[in-house]
Amino acid sequence: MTALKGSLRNRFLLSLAAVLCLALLALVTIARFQIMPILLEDEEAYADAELDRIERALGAELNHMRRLVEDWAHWDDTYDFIQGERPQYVDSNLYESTLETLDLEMMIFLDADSEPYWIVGYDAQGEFTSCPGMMPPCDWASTAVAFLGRYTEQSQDDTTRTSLLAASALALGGLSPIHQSRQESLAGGWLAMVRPLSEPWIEQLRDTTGVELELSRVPVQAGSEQILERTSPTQMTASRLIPALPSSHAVRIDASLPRQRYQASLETFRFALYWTSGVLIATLLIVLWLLERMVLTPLRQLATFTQRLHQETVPPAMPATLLCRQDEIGMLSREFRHLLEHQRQQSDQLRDLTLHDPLTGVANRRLFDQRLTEVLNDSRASEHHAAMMIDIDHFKLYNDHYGHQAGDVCLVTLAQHMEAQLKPQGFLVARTGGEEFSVLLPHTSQEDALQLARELLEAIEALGLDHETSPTSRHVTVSIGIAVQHTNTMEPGDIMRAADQALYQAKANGRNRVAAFECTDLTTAIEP
Ligand SMILES: Nc1nc2c(ncn2[C@@H]2O[C@H](COP(=O)(O)OP(=O)(O)OP(=O)(O)O)[C@@H](O)[C@H]2O)c(=O)[nH]1
Repeated sequence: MTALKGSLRNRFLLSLAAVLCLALLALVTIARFQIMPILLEDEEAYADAELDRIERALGAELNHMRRLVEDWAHWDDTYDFIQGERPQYVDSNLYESTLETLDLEMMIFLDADSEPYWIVGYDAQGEFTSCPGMMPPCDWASTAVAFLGRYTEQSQDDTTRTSLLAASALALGGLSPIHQSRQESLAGGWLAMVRPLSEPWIEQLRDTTGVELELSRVPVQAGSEQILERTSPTQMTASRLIPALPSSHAVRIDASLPRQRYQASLETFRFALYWTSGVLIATLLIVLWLLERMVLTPLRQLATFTQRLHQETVPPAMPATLLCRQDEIGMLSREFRHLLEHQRQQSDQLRDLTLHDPLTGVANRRLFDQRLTEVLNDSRASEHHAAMMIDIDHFKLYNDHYGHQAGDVCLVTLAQHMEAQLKPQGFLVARTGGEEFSVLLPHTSQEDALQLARELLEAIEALGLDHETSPTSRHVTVSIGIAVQHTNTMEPGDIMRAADQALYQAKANGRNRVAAFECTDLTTAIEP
């Protein structure tokens, strides 16, 4: 996990993966709670429309039944027949092929008192029977006759009625009052026709509607008028109850409907989802590639550069590809380079401060000791190195007389003068004490050192810096102690102690003079 977080690329990858998952989750959530309900609602509307169509087809059949029963009931021969004036009506009209042609199961003629006048139809065994009233072999119609009798008695108006019948079997029923067409008269009786909803009839209804449907008789229960059951991803069954007679039962339409609209919509949605996901992933990959190219690679270059700064002794140059960029990384690289240069300058200045005397600007004791150690360590046995220790004579008196500030000026003047005289020859002048200076003279013999010291004494006195209170001279003078390295085993401390001793001797001998420390511990004081 730390390795994953340690890389900006991995973190970005993880973030992108999280964004992708969130986007996909959002898409799935939208699909589940927004799109799917709309699709299912649309499917319900489709099932509703199909059931409406089937119901309209049944209505058309009932209309057809209405016209049929009205035709017969308003036929004068029928009126005459029911009045008992046309007995030949039975032989000429009510035979078996009439029922077959009209696709009827029974025809019942009732007189004005709703008593059965003539019954034609098929009994339970499918035998054709035709009887004047309710008598064997037409007693199979007793239930229907009793129902019709009650129905006509309760009926207030004498209009034609049609209805779905859900008695023992399903059927279409039509009942019309028998009228004489020539004149206004009261109904002479009633004609009832029943058409069975046989399998061939239902098959025809399937052809008409184009829907795979079933009709069945069910008892009426509250709250279940229409049901939609999705039986499989491709099929569903829509059911609806249609009121029928008797009212205790209803006709149920079960329509098996394809879910192709739903499937097509779902397919379209999936297609859109896949494409959206694909485009999303492709976009994220392109973003990642651009990020890698535009940000991560240059950042890695910058990181490698900073690592090399720590590891390598010679600081490497900032890659030119980073410096020439015009974007924020280029700006950052340039700023970083400026910062490095500034830091380098500051550390140079700091090093300079730690190695130089702030008042006079010449080297301080630390730099002098470093150089002295380097020179002695690098020297071979045959080589000689010398050191001078210079101390201003009666400087306390100078300060007391001219003031401390003037003393500072005097120190600066002497230091600059000594450096001007000795530095060009490769010698190092350092301020190693308050009014004490040291000079490192590499590869210098005692004679040459003495010669240089003498020249320095003369030059300082020749400067003519007034020192009225000095018991030695009217001008500022110095005393110089010289020591020379005799063996390569001599330590830096030894040579400076020797120079100090020589200086002490020069002071003791009267100041404004040079003294050299011999290896035999004999100090030679040389008069100026
Ligand atoms: N103006 C000034 N005076 C300094 C500085 N450092 C040391 N001194 C003075 O240098 C003087 C050194 O005095 P002493 O050690 O007694 O030596 P001297 O008076 O030079 O006598 P001799 O060395 O024996 O000739 C002291 O008065 C210090 O205050 C400095 O940075 N500026």
